[in-house]
Amino acid sequence: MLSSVSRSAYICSQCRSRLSRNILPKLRPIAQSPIFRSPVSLRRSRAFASSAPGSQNEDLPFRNEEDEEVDHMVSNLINNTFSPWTKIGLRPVVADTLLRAYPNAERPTKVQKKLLQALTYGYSVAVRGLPGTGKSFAIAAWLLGLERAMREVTNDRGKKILVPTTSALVIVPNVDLAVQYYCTLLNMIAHSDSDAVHSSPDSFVQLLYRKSNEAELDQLIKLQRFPHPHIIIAPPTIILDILADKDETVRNLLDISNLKAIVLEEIDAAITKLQYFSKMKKKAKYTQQWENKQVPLQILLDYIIKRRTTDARRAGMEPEQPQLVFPTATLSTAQIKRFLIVWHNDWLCSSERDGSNPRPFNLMLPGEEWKRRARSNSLLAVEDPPLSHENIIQFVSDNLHHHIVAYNIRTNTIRDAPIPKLDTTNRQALVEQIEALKEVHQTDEYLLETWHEDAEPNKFIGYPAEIALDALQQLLKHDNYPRNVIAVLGSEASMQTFREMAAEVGINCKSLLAKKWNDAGDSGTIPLGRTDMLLDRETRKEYEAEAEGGDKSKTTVWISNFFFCRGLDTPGIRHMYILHRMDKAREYITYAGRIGRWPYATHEDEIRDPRSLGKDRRGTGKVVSVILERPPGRGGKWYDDDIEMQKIVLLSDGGAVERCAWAEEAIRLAKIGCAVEPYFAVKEAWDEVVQVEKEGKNETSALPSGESDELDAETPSLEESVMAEVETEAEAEARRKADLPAFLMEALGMLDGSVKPEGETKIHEESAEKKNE
Ligand SMILES: Nc1ncnc2c1ncn2[C@@H]1O[C@H](COP(=O)(O)OP(=O)(O)OP(=O)(O)O)[C@@H](O)[C@H]1O
Repeated sequence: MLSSVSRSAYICSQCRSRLSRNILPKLRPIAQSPIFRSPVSLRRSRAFASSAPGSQNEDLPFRNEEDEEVDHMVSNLINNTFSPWTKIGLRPVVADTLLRAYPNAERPTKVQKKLLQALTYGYSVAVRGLPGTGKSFAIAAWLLGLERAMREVTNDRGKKILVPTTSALVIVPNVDLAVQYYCTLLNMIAHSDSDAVHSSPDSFVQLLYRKSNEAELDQLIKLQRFPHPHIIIAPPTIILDILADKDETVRNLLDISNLKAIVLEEIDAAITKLQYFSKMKKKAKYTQQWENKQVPLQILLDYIIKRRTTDARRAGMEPEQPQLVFPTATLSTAQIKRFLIVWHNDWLCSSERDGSNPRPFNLMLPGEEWKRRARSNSLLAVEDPPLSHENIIQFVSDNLHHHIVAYNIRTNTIRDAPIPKLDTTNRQALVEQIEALKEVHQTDEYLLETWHEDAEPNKFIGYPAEIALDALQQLLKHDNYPRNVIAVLGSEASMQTFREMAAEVGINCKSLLAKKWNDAGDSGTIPLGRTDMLLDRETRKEYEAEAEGGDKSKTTVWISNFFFCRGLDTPGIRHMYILHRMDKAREYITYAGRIGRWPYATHEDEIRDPRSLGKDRRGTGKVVSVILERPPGRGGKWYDDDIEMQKIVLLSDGGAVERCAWAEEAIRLAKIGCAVEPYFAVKEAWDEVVQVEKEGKNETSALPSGESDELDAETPSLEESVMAEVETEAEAEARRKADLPAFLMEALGMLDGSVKPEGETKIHEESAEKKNE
């Protein structure tokens, strides 16, 4: 109550006249200082309240300019003083609504501060922040306050009039993330103090996704009843379905020509798929099938941009650039820019058509110069924490523990994997350690016999369900049956088979879907998308008690895979078991980002929050990666007859191949700042394991030579190579100065290492150049 009073900008008429007589002249110079000036777009915008059906704005009584100035100034002063959200650009009405809907989100996180300022000033933004730091949340709030787009229509009397239309499209990679986004927005709308807004949420936001015919029909009917809502959230496929419909009335249900903003959530999903296509293309036998294969997101964006350009030219105008927003937890912002330059230069009609990195946003309050230059076709980079060349940046929260265990497929036992201890803070030190490892193993080649490109299908299928289940049972027992656990399987593994087999041994498995999670009922889980509730003391106590676990019958194992779990905000879960083999650090970031979630993802930020009273309140999380191994000799039931299995099971003979494989696992985590800790062993015993590993240095055996000098066994991708080509002078200089082998810098800095497949790179460079012209 008190807080809402302190935020109110209401002034009685007596005070108003006193203000304009005595105080206004003194306030004018202060109010004109940049800190109190709200962005132009902010003052102009009328989306949230005024475009609501039944909005009464035109009926407001006439007020003189001085009155307006007093109102504006006082509300600015109050809001800038009291609400940290308005200070960084949210419209006061949205900031108030946000706080009513999410009372614990009192203070924006670091990345939210930078992101909202950049967006409010009209820039397109590539934003990379630690998982769970509220990127999507901030974007959702910004979209609500975005000025409503208008389109011209001819009314019954043949007159041209402007009517509100769709202003923003949020493209998400999977349905669950769409549902989560939608719920966040609905929750904010439900807390609006405008009756017009919360009584008609469908006029503001609608969710579209592929489902049964009836469900899709319902979505279309809603779209017809509440045409062109302010925001549409959808995976790209359903939008393409509608736009490609034979029936014009269906096609017209969407208006993509007047969009002011397009949010591409988890663009990394699309880029990862592109890399996969390119990988398949390189394999001779697949070439035809994968030639010119594109992901739906590319097709959709290409179409939107072309259609807007054609429409604008037809009307004799220059096409307007919508603000593009690329939130990601795993790609660097430079990679996003490279993706745009190489593949989709027309998405962002930038005047900066060189290969330079996006301009960093430094959180300085923008002055006149910023405003003048603010344009949606400039891509700003928001990086938190910023990437640096000296130190290794941690890509996941620092309240997580990382473990790698080896599951012996013959004895069905699990042990701590004997991985080398690597430096996870200093880039130079890590590179030196890797170099030393290479020397020890006498190889430049970290692509291993045990895990190479031919094993690709197995990566997707994952481990046999029996093995994955047995490993899961052992991990659950060791962790004392936590209340909620996420277990990820290979992306093509049958979740249903796994669930059924788990039920037979008394383990309750559910698919990690937004709907099921939120229906969890008596398992006491916090609704998806409500990490902010963890900050509430009572909720937190409850959640901590639950996390203790101890009762197998109360444990729920939420099963998912890389595709489905990305972007999901799964508060209250602290255990993640990875039951398939990974080949990208990016996968690891996505997985680790689902657990131990807290908006202030670093120790430093958490203790800085006044509510922490100098303590770190975050619960710790645990990520366990399971790798299959077998002793020399016959492999046993799971091995001998299965050629695919033979490709993914590590031979634990203590030889160089095995040691390289463990080193590779350690490097994948070290380069994203994660140190591996023992899972079973106590610290001292663990150090002994490490010592044994060091002593094994002398037993070297040569590995088969290969063409790649890749260090971390990540298969090179063509796009990454091309993107890596487009680099600034400054970047190149930094590399030279660092005096390190280029491939190492690549492996460490880019998350996904890459080497250049000669001829092909050139072709793509040429086509990129042509596009640039
Ligand atoms: N400033 C804040 N204070 C408290 N809670 C917040 C704040 N901002 C967001 N949250 C909550 O944090 C959770 C995570 O937000 P969100 O999903 O937007 O993070 P994200 O950075 O997009 O995560 P990911 O990278 O995993 O997609 C949400 O439950 C949201 O309600």
